[in-house]
Amino acid sequence: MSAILEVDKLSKRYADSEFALQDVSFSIPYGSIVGFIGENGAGKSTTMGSILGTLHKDDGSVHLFGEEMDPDKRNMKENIGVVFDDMKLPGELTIVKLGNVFNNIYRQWNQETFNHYIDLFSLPHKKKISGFSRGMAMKLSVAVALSHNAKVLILDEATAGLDPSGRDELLEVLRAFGKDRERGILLSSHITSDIEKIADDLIFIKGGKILLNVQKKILMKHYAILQCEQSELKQIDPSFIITHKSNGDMIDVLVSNREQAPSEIKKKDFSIDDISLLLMRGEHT
Ligand SMILES: Nc1ncnc2c1ncn2[C@@H]1O[C@H](COP(=O)(O)OP(=O)(O)OP(=O)(O)O)[C@@H](O)[C@H]1O
Repeated sequence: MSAILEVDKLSKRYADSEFALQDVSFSIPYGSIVGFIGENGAGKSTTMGSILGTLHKDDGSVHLFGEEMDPDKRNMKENIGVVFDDMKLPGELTIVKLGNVFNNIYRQWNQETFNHYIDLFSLPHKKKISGFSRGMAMKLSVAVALSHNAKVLILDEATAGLDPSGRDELLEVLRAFGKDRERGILLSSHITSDIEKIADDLIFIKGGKILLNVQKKILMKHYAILQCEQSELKQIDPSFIITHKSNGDMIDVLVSNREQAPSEIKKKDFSIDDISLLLMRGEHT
């Protein structure tokens, strides 16, 4: 078994929306961090909710450690640490009391680990959670997700609302978690630089469909954004073209094999943000 979590042909529609998640398939390999990238409304939270069973999926399957995901099974819940943007932890509790609550909920709750992350994130042990800022509440949710010996983390916009040093701290923690060969992370973020820093695999989603699923090292080594004139477009082998977009008089072309690109066509330096923009705005072949 090569993947800790496998998602196969996941589909979901909402009764009152045009949106549809269509045949979404991917996996989280053991010991890896998968970055999930897409614009507002692309379907990231819907995918995560359908995996977790907080949303009812119409079709497709999810396997955790090779076993069909059953959100009602206690060990499945315990094995997945979850952070959502709008997670509501009980506001009237302090962190000390919250620790006691989770100690009764999770069989593998580790109070020492929890205290470690609370101190690392400089959170107050005795203040009511209702008085926390958005960033503090997010850090607390992450501390909870990391403290019940979960093997998979599903993090929806977990770095949102954190200041740069808080984000850096959190990314370090996630990097260390994801390095463990028995663990894996699915992380969505609009801050592509965060994903660029720690992800091993990248999934780009738009309109409920995966546009590209690629290892970051393959993307950075072999992909290229070519900048060419309309007349030069036909010199590029179409089987390597992922997407292209007019950019004034020129065309930006994302190709999967830079080595095959005609040498006279200019290659632009790119970041994952550039790739994301081109994928989201480009015409797909
Ligand atoms: N409960 C719901 N009922 C109807 N439509 C919904 C519901 N939840 C989400 N949608 C629609 O599904 C689409 C995908 O939303 P989703 O929250 O999965 O996107 P996202 O990629 O997570 O976006 P964001 O980056 O803004 O969080 C959107 O068009 C949204 O309006």
